[in-house]
Amino acid sequence: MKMIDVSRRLGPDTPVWPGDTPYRYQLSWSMEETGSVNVGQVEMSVHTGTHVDAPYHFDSNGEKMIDLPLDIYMGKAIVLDVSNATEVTASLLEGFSLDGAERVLLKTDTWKEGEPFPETIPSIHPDAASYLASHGVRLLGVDVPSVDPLDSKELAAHHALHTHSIHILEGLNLEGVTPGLYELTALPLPIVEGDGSPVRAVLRYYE
Ligand SMILES: N[C@@H](CC(=O)c1ccccc1NC=O)C(=O)O
Ligand SMILES: [Zn+2]
Ligand SMILES: [Zn+2]
Repeated sequence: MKMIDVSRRLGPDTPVWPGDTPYRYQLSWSMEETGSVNVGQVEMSVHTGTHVDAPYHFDSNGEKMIDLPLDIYMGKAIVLDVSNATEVTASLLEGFSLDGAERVLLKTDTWKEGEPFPETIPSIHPDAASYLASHGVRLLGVDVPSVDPLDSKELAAHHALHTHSIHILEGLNLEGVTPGLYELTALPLPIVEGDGSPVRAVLRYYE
């Protein structure tokens, strides 16, 4: 089985949502200080890089990271090329076969690793949520920082996806990934209070 890492790197240059906590790693103790080990600490927004949203992110009564079943984040996924779209609607998605995949990953190719935080992104029209749900989809992944326009306050796509029990994976790095069927693993951390979590996302496939 072959494996593709579709995660973004976490480092001092990782772009974050404007005004949000920058990513920072530092040593709490160094080898010199302890005589035995380096011990690091991380400070970051959970919406940095490749991450999942918990419903609590956009609904104060919503489930937190610890409440979410892990099987959503593992299993058959289809990568769709939507690189021509400024908005992903139900009618656009009708043009694709989902091949029974419960996970759909949208490749917009608009935000490459190493580029700064985008100014604008293609977004998901709320009508895509009911369309995907009617095809049995439980997870929607995107290669941009949000499923809604960056200036959206109502977060219509986040809410529509949640209404249809579709979980959200954001900030994938799908550069160079050929559209098609894969086995996705993108497990979040069991952050008890979490409104989201960074993930290590990989796609596996047979040649
Ligand atoms: N919805 C975005 C994040 C988001 O909206 C956000 C993230 C950090 C700081 C502020 C944010 N939104 C503010 O209106 C996401 O899910 O990653
Ligand atoms: Zn997020
Ligand atoms: Zn989000």
